[in-house]
Amino acid sequence: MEAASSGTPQLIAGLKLVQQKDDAPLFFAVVPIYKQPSSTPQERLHNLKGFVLGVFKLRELFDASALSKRPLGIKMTLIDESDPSQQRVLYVHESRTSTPIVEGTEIRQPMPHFWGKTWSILATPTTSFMNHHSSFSTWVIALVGGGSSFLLAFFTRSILSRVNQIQALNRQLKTLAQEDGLTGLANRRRFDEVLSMELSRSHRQKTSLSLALIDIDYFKQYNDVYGHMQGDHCLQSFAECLRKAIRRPTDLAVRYGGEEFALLLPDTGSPEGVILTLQQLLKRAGIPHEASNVASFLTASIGVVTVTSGIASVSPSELIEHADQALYRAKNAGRNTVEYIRISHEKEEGTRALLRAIS
Ligand SMILES: Nc1nc2c(ncn2[C@@H]2O[C@H](COP(=O)(O)OP(=O)(O)OP(=O)(O)O)[C@@H](O)[C@H]2O)c(=O)[nH]1
Repeated sequence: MEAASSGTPQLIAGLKLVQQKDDAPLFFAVVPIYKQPSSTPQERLHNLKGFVLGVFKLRELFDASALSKRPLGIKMTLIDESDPSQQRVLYVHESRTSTPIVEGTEIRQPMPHFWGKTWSILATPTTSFMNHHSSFSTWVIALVGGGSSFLLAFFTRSILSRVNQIQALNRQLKTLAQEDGLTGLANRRRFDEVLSMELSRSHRQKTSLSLALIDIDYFKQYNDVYGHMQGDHCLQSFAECLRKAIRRPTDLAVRYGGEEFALLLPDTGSPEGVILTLQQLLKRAGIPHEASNVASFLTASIGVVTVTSGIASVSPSELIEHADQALYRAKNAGRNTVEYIRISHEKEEGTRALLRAIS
């Protein structure tokens, strides 16, 4: 829990697992993972997603470190001093030379404070070390400095790379869960999420919001004439036009279902420009549709609803319902048509403009 509320990884040192075969001391690194960046303890606890647990053998760390590259003739004892009342020996690294250690010459060198731990290394030279080196203390400072950097780099690299892997996988899963497989546009689930977020924001900040529901005209006939596979390609090209029509990073292009799409345009009180661009893009794409009754190329009917700034309360489902009504009218008006509805101060002003589309 300390790791979760502080946001700092924690080390639990000197443990042994029940199933462990040797007696090498282990330590656990507990790294908290959050759903989103959180700055206060309350936020962290609220956004906690879980923990990544790393288990390490101190012996393996020492064996791989610069502290152990060649037998130096120094015995090193790793001590946990995080709790001053209860110092603990975590690991003893023997000198690996046959000569005896020189009693009373040990030096205690603190390691950098990290992840809530205060560790130090107690170094004791052997006679062979003393015979070959003049300054023991200089060696110890250099060794512990180098060894500590290695240990820290090892922790950071191995644990954080595991955290990064998990976060990358989570991001991928999240993207997959929010994306339409055929077109790569946002799917309905993402749309629902963003719509309710943007609607609340528009209420709060008194900004406008527009939603367009877009339905391809005579798509059943398209499939009948060109085949289902070509129908899929057609949906992908259509999605590309939607992608190009939007301009702001906050705009969202959605595959709403089947041959129905949506554009969510936050902070947009006049969506006419985007809609006109979409129609021009469709015309330029010129996807042949010989079975269409309104044009020789693929067209769409569009229903747009705009809530103007200052609107008090329209629910997501009400907004969709309005856009659906507008779309229904556009279809009824002969297709390849846009119908607009504006809602301001909780009333439909009835300012509907029927725009005959460019064909
Ligand atoms: N190729 C393909 N077709 C799809 C997909 N999803 C839905 N459809 C087809 O889209 C067609 C939609 O038909 P309708 O709802 O009658 O709409 P429409 O033919 O466009 O008629 P109007 O909207 O009234 O102009 C159906 O034939 C569906 O099979 C898809 O992922 N791929």
